[in-house]
Amino acid sequence: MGIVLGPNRYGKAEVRLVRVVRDDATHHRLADLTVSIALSGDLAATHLAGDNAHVLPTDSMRALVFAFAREQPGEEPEEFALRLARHLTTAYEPVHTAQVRIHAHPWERIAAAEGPHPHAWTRAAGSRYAGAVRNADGAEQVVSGLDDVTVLKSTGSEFHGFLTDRYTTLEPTDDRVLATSVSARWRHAARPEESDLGADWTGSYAAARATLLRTFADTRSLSLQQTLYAMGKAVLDEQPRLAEVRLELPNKHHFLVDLAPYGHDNPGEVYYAADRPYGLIEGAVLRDDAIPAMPELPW
Ligand SMILES: O=c1[nH]c(=O)c2[nH]c(=O)[nH]c2[nH]1
Repeated sequence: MGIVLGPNRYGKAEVRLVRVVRDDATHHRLADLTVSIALSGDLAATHLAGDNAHVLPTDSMRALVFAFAREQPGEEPEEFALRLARHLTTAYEPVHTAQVRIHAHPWERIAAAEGPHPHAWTRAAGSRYAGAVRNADGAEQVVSGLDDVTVLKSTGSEFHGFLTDRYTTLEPTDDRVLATSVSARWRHAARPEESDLGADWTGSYAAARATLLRTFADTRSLSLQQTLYAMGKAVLDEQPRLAEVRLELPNKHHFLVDLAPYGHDNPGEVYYAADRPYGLIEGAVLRDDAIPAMPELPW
């Protein structure tokens, strides 16, 4: 019986990087990224004895992110994550696994008199996600996604037939407001022969985002759980190279306010938008013949 070191990893979290791609003196493009790196490997000595010979300083990882950003302007976040992960697992012998997470924050061009402004921006809601893992044997996987895309349907949602007990006061409804803030992840390369991760990342991202939103809108919802499955399945139906979709859907409750004490009816017009608590519906939808996800894949 004794005490041993368990699983561990370390890295630089949330490197904030803004890249201005200058098409010419006035027409620019922006990439605003938050990049996180986590390494695992032969790190017992630093934990057990403070021997740092195998420890690449997290400060060097920060520098690496900025230096790599200079090399490939306009690069997609998935490519950037893969390039960092490949470098980290080939250049430093003690590193066995590298995980890279990137959140890309959208900026939209301000509407100017002559059209979209060439170099003035407003920060938009939601963010795009890209994550990559690579190990020293060369195995690698990529996950893409989006966060905090808030959607609402003002009809087309029901919730009834649920389990009841003596604590149940929720009224069944056949017409409610359904709102959620979508966080989604999709894993690339469903089969081993598709492991050439040279995809059209941005095309796949735009298609998945559109499919998720369209399915939310078009599905007559009997529960947010049913909507979750429909959203994930629609993305997999449209993109055969994706293996799995994971969704997190907080139920942003809208409660009809009882206006009777004030002498008013309320035919589905005035709602209280509750902040918390909220229902949290989470689930994965996957192909039954997909290769498994690497355990270290940064979802
Ligand atoms: O779509 C829903 N799923 C639930 O599990 C649930 N629970 C609840 O109170 N409201 C809802 N709505």
